[in-house]
Amino acid sequence: MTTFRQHRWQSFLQGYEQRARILISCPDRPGIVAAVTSFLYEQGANIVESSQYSTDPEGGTFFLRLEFDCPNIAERKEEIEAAFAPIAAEFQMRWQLRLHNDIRRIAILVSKAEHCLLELLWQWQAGELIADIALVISNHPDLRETVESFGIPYVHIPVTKETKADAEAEQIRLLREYQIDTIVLARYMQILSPAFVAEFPGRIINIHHSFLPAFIGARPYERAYERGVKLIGATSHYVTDDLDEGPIIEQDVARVDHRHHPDDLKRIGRLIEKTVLARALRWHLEDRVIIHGNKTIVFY
Ligand SMILES: Nc1nc2c(c(=O)[nH]1)N[C@@H](CN(C=O)c1ccc(C(=O)N[C@@H](CCC(=O)O)C(=O)O)cc1)CN2
Repeated sequence: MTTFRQHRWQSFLQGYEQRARILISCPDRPGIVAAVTSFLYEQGANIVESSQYSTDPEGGTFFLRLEFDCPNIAERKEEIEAAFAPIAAEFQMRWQLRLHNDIRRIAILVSKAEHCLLELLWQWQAGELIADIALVISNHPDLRETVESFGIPYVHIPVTKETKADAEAEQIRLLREYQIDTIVLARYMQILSPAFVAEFPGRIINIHHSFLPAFIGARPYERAYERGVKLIGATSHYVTDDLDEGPIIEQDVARVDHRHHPDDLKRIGRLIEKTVLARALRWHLEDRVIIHGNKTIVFY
């Protein structure tokens, strides 16, 4: 099992032993912020970052993210969660409290394209991506040497139309065995079954190589070229049963013109894809993303 690369994240972890964040969504009404901030104050906490949004103050949904320092939070987490539960119940909150130093275990699924995978591995190697990349699974053998050079397990599980169900069962078994929290599809070119998606609700992040909702599905760059677009882009979204239509986390674009052929679009697009995926994963790992219906609130 991969161990955490504490030495690379020392600057991230050191001095943040008392840091935590709480993410809340609930029906909007007066008093929510007062109730939560008073509770944290009574626990001895000091709020260092606060973000909130309401879809509609009159009966909409309220979203709140508070990051705070609290003495002995690691030892007191369960006690504090239990003490907060009655407040959460009163306001019908959906909420999660997470320690800053709670490093998430992620798995990356890839096919043959390496640019998004490499960006995540480089950022992880540099201590900029604060996650434990515990496992890479691919339906092709091509990237084994690259991944294993980072000291990360690589599992090749071929996928065909005939073997897809068995292949997914093995993928899920491995993801459970490695206690994976978040799955990243780094240009993984297989459509996940509803059964797979249901195993990891809100925890599968994809990078689609177009500025959605344009060019959903396969071969977006070729289709963009045929359409004569002047912008191409990439979109990172949570994976749902509806192909490339899950809640969007992050997007970006670049200008193109008549001189660019499909290979040029792919070259320009690769830089956008890897940047957008890395940003989306960072927001997710920092608990800055709340899914609301088929959209997201992202507290940058
Ligand atoms: N359930 C979901 N699965 C996946 C999603 C999603 O949104 N929901 N996103 C895709 C990624 N993707 C585009 O970004 C994509 C991947 C694959 C295909 C496709 O047509 N695949 C074929 C097989 C292709 C091959 O064998 O090379 C297929 O699965 O039949 C379209 C879009 C990842 N999965």
